[in-house]
This record gives sequence, C-alpha cells and structure tokens, in this order.
Amino acid sequence: MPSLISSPRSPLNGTVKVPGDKSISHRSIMLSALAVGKSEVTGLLEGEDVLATAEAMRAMGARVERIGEGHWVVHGVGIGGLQTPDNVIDMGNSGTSTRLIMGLIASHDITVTMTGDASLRGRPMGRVIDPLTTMGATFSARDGKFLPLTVTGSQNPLPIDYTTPMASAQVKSAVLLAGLNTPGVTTVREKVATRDHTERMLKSMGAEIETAEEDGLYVVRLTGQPELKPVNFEVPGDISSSAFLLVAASIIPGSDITVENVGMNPLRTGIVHALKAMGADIEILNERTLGGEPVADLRVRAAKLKAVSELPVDPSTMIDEFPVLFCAAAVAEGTSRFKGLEELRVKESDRLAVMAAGLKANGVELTEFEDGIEIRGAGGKVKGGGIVATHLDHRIAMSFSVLGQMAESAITIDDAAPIQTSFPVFIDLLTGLGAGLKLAR
Ligand SMILES: O=C(O)C1=C[C@@H](OP(=O)(O)O)[C@@H](O)[C@H](O)C1
Ligand SMILES: C=C(OP(=O)(O)O)C(=O)O
Repeated sequence: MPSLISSPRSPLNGTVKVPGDKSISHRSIMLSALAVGKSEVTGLLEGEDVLATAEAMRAMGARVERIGEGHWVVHGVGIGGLQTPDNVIDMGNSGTSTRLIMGLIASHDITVTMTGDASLRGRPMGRVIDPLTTMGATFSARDGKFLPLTVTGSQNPLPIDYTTPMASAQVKSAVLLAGLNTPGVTTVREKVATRDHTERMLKSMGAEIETAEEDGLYVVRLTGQPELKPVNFEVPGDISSSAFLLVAASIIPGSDITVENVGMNPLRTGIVHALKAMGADIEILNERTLGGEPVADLRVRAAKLKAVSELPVDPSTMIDEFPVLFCAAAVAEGTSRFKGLEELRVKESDRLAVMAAGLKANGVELTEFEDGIEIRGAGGKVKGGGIVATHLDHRIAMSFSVLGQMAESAITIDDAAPIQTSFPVFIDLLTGLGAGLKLAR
C-alpha cells in the first residue's frame, strides 16, 4: 500500500491527453460482447475497473483480446448467448461493472456469483436488484442487498416501465441492458437525465431505442431482442479524469495546460460549468464528434477562484467530480455551499464524510450536512500537513494530490493504489506537467 506525498513544485505547463472515458470503455466491452461478430475498440481505458469488465465478459463466453495499447478486439456471442461462468466473478472496486453486468445476466438463462473488494461489498445493490427482480431475475445477496451475491437470470424475462428513484445512469443502464434480451419494450424514466452513453452506443449498433421528454421526465424506450451489429468504438478522453487537471491548473498560479480529446457529452460537462462559475479560465477548443460523442480540447490557465453557492448545473452532470471541486472550493475566496449530494455517500467511499475528514485534517474549515458540505475557502494556500485516508477511493486519492499542490505543508495520501482503477497514468502525467507528487512506502 504505497502512500503518496503531494506538495507544490512548479506551475503546470504542457499539452496532454487523458486515458479513455471509463463509462464508455465499460459499455464498449459489454455491448461488443453481445454483438454478433467482431468489434474493435480504440482508446479503451486500461484501468482496473475496465479490466474487471473485460474479465467478466470473458468468463461469460465472449472473446476479449488486447491487441495494442488501448486497442481491443471483442468477438461477441450475440444477445442471449452469455454462458454461466465456471467461477465466481470478481468485480474489484467497480460499481459500474457490477450493476450493468447484473442487468445483462438478468435476462439470460444463467447463474452468476459476483464479489468485489471491501469498498464494493459495502455499496448498495438493492437499487438494481429491485427492478431486475420485477423483470424476473432472482437474487441471493448478503443482507438482501450487498455483494457477494448470486443472480439467476430469467428464461422468460418481462419488460418493465421503470422510473428510477434516484439519479443513476448505472440503474438506468442495468434495466436497459436487461431489456436487450427481453421481448417487448422496456421503458426507463428519469426525473433528471443522467449520462446517456448506453443509449447512444446501442443506437449506433442498430438497436431500436428512442429517447423523449414526456411530462418533465426523460424517457428511454428500448425494443428487446435486436441483433446488435458490431461497430468500431473510439473512446474519447475521460472528462472525469480531466477534472483533476482542470482544477490543478486553475489553482496553481502561473499554470497553462491543454487537455486534448476530452469527451464533452453535455450530461457530463458539469465540472467545466461549475469551475467557470468560480472564475476559472477554461477555453473550449476544436469541438468535434468522435465515435458518436462530442469532444474538444480544453485550455486551462490559472485564475483566482471565488466561492459558488448555486451550481449552474444538475449534480448528476458532474457526480464524480465533487471531491475535486471541494478542493477547488478550499482554495477559493469565500464560502461555497453544495447541497443535494446524498448520492456521494454511496460511491467507492462516503465521499462527503471522507472529503470532510481529509479537508479538516489539512486545515480547511467546513460544515458537513447530510446531503452536502459548506467549505470556507482559504483564498489561497491551505495549511496541509495532514494524512488523508482514501478508503479504497481513487477520486479521494487524486483530489488530495491536487490540493497538496496548494498546501503550505505536504499532504500525505495513505494509499495511492486505488488510482489504478480509473487513471493509471495519473502520477506520471501530473508530474510531467510540473506537479510535486512522490510515492513512498
Ligand atoms: O453509468 C456510469 O458509467 C456511471 C454512473 C455514475 O454512477 P451512478 O449511476 O451510481 O450515479 C458514476 O458515478 C460512475 O462513476 C459511472
Ligand atoms: C463512482 C465511480 O465508479 P463506480 O461506481 O463504477 O465504482 C467513480 O468512478 O467515481
């Protein structure tokens, strides 16, 4: 368990690309595995979470091969073709792999037992167990809602019309993926539209899938049992990984960086709008489309950040970026207040509690609420000198790596290993731009 020491070194300068989008990478492997024939994926994120998805799809019968850096080939088994694996599948730290694959299994006549690391075993699965049970799958889960769990898919799955009780693209996607091998039309309704990569990708593979706005809800209708045609997926850079660079370059005086090829799906760009509302200097350049998703290059120059109280976006458009936004708020001028964030309590860690503890340990003044946090910004450097407990959460480790660049005394992150789940080149990439990060034993 290597710890990581973060302290200021120099302004960040240079042009970089971040690895592929994690959400799209997972889906590219899963959906290719259900196509009939050979698909290729380029720009795939080779982080531990996506590798867990690849391994799971292999275990269920798909041929999933790496042929070069980020370049993968998948031979799909076709919808209905998944097989019972001969062993338990280990989803590691990845909520997306677990919940989406539970959806796939739910409408296949197979039985699968899944487990994961201590973080994943503490995350709620009832949110997918409930709708998938209505579709006909049966579950045996620890305490009814936690991993390890065994799921047996239905031989005769039923289509449902489901309104998600919380803003969750994982729940929406799990139901839609179950709908793939279900006769009839599966409908999912969301009060707030969450990331729509599943919808976009299924459309590109020839599925009959319609999206509409009805009575203030975002509605997706999928006609079951399509033949998915194999396509070549080009995965754009991950805006959630880019967020660490956007914040770092904004807060470290004198910085000027460009992050190329960033996925700019409008349901994912909340962090750009939030930082701009705080006074960040972010230029969106070279806007184009890649593999059915908008992408752009982002040039970020340091700026004096000020507090925000009303975010200009829905939290779901930047749900994984709050930890690093809290770090931006810690160095901004004034008091920021973030509410409506109860979902942060059920991520890899309880991100409200763990961020509050880490910030406090480094001299940041704050108040934690049940559904949010108020951060009293230092208007410049924070004290630092504290040790941050990451609780197997990559975003906590990376957020405090960024904050350490604006600390009077170094910040120690107790465990750097979780960074491997989503952004394996994070330390090299940041130090290459000028950041001060050192691994220690
Ligand atoms: O669908 C996805 O790929 C994801 C959805 C979000 O989770 P929720 O659906 O739980 O909000 C996000 O936090 C996660 O990192 C990836
Ligand atoms: C919440 C996250 O991922 P997952 O739910 O897939 O573990 C994340 O990457 O921040």
